[in-house]
Amino acid sequence: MSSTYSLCVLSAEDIVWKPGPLRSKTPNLYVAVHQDGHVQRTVTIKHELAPKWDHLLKISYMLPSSSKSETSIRLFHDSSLPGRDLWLGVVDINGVAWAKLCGSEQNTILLDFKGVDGDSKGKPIGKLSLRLLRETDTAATALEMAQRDVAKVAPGATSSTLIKAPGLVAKSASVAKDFDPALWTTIIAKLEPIVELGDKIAAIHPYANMAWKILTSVYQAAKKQQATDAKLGKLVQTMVDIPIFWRRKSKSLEDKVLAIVTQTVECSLFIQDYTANGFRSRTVRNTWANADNKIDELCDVLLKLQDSFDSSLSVQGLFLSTKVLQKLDGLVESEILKKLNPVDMNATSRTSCLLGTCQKILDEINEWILVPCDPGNVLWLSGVAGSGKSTISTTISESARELHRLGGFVFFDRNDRARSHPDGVIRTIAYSLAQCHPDIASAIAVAIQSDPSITNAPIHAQFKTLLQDPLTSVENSNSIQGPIVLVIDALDECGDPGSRGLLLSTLAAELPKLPHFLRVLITSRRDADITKHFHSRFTAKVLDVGTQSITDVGLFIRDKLEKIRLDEEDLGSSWPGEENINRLVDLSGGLFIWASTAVKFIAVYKPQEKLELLVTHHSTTEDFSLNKLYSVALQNSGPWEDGGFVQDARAVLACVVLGRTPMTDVTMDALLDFRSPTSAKVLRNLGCVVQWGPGAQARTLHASFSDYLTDPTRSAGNPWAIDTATGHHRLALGCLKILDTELKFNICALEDSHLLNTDVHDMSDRVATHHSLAG
Ligand SMILES: Nc1ncnc2c1ncn2[C@@H]1O[C@H](COP(=O)(O)OP(=O)(O)OP(=O)(O)O)[C@@H](O)[C@H]1O
Repeated sequence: MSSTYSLCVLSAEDIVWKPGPLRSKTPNLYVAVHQDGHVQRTVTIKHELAPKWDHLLKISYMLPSSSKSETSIRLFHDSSLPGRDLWLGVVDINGVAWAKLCGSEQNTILLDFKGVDGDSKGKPIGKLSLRLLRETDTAATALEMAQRDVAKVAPGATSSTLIKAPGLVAKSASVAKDFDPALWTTIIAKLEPIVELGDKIAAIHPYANMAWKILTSVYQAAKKQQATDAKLGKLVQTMVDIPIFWRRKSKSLEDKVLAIVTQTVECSLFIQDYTANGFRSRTVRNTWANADNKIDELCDVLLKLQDSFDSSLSVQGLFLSTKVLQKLDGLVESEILKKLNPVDMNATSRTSCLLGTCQKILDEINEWILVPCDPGNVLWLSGVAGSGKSTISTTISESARELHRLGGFVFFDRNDRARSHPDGVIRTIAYSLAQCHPDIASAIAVAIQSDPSITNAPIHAQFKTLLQDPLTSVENSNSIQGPIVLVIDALDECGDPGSRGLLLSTLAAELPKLPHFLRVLITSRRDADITKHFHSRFTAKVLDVGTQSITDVGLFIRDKLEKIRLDEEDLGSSWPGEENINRLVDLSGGLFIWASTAVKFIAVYKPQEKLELLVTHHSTTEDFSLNKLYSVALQNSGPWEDGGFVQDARAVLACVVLGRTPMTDVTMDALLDFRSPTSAKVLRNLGCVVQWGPGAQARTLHASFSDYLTDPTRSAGNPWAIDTATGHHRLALGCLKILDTELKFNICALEDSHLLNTDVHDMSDRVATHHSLAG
């Protein structure tokens, strides 16, 4: 049977360190713990041969039920150069060492780091001090560490201030009544050490970090205004009493932590809104007549959440929103709202940022959303292809969803042009926003009822009637406390410059007029038409590919290669080797899509051979751009010296990148007049660039692959280059041929013309394909 533990990396001692030409006098040490494909690391302690980390790891440790589960704790020198850290030693914790650790539970044990390089290989190069903790002791230890951290930054702070950290003030309803104005000064004093905490809170939980950011801004505002308010006191005190310095360890504890920090963020937003209104004017404050009740409810939920820690109480569904004041008035509205005919946005297969990557930009965006000092309500994140914009937008929308603040996540996909047409954008946004708040739903429903033709009106009219007017009316009635987050991802994949002009000009001119509670994040490449419309209108951030992204891509490559090593029996424990990792990181140039394609290429078949192909067949000076990587990947995906294969593969690739809707291999065979399973045979070898499985629709894994195949300046001269005009022509001919031979009674290439449409499982796919292939 397995149990859950946490691992506390305490310190190291007696580290053997030889200064040299490339090595500083003393090392900057950190430890990375690899387990089952996950990597966690401590901070770097500079210039110490006996560093103390006191680092409680965030990942869960299951006692291995099979001997396959291995943990490896690696000691690194932090060189400060991206991807150039020096791997010094390792402690491998296998079954025996786990047993030893568990036997000494709660006690500190010492293990030897073994050297990994040169003369020291396999020899002891220092000692690592560890402690294994049961889940129940984890929180106490985390708390103790947080207290110590705070004590460092705020020597006079008492432990109760620290334990009750991210919150602020007063004790209960009775305290609220007797609130002493002087208490506000006490609140400010209590907040000071918390405000100093910064990074420490970020390390505990990303949402704790958000709560901290919001409270810091409230604190600064409060300090400036010296405002006093009894109402606030009670909520703040309750928040103070809830310890959120609990680590995520087991699934159930994780749920509880998430519930508490989520509710804490919600309370912080309430306080932010409340104080902002309070500071603004007394008249506005009168509209806060229900605030007392809301504060009581918020306190109640927080206390219930706290109780759940000490009991087996489930916290599922225990969340009190400060914005939802009434239940959605059911069917009537939703029937009306269906007239918006929104495009289906299915984010199931989208990936979020690997933990620890893109932290700075994620923090900046979250802060922009949650602590709005920027008068603008639109943030445009741009960057080159494959720099990670879509992954960031998915991460932001996911955290907004978890915080019950997601107003909509709208994204476009060049693979699916029919679903990425500019015409559906405003209707889809309106529908998403209506789903998130009943008052918005009501306001939009009223707009549709009073003008049913609006859903087919020109874009600027749709914007005004379906978004601007309803959102403004909701803002005026004060029923929403912001922020509500709307994410629009990959706008460059929405239509083309010819078809999206009106949408861009409408968004540029009208989005800033929407109420401030709506925070809009737009991501796109820097296409000329988008840049022209957005660059001076919105707050802009450019996702750089440079030093920081090289470090992030390094984490990503390590993580993925470790997963490959665990999946492949014959790769030794030292695979892929530090040098190879560094080489891949160098070659990637900090571009995520390069790294992601490379690791897929390595994973598909014979990883060691593929790795060698990438790292040794190209000199360090040679440019190894994304184009080159795609060409190496394709070169290895089939017998390109065979003319027959070239013809088949080109035709299949044309179907993948030029078809208006994604097609299955069966559809491709029918369209191209191939004997089955020709298309499947070609697709089977394209796993690192095309997402496909037998009978499933094939899509490029990334838009940059379509660009590469169809851009003559990038792939010309290669047998797989696609001439767009010829490709469309071929698809059109395929369509015509099918129509010619089968149209009489069977437009969709059905095997049996007596079948009912409902009996054909892929009918919509066939119809879409046969109608729109040549578009
Ligand atoms: N922080 C990250 N963690 C893990 N994987 C990432 C991260 N960022 C990007 N990736 C991976 O890198 C690839 C490219 O990223 P993404 O699609 O987000 O780039 P993009 O900037 O949106 O590109 P484009 O402009 O071409 O759409 C994806 O396969 C994604 O899974």
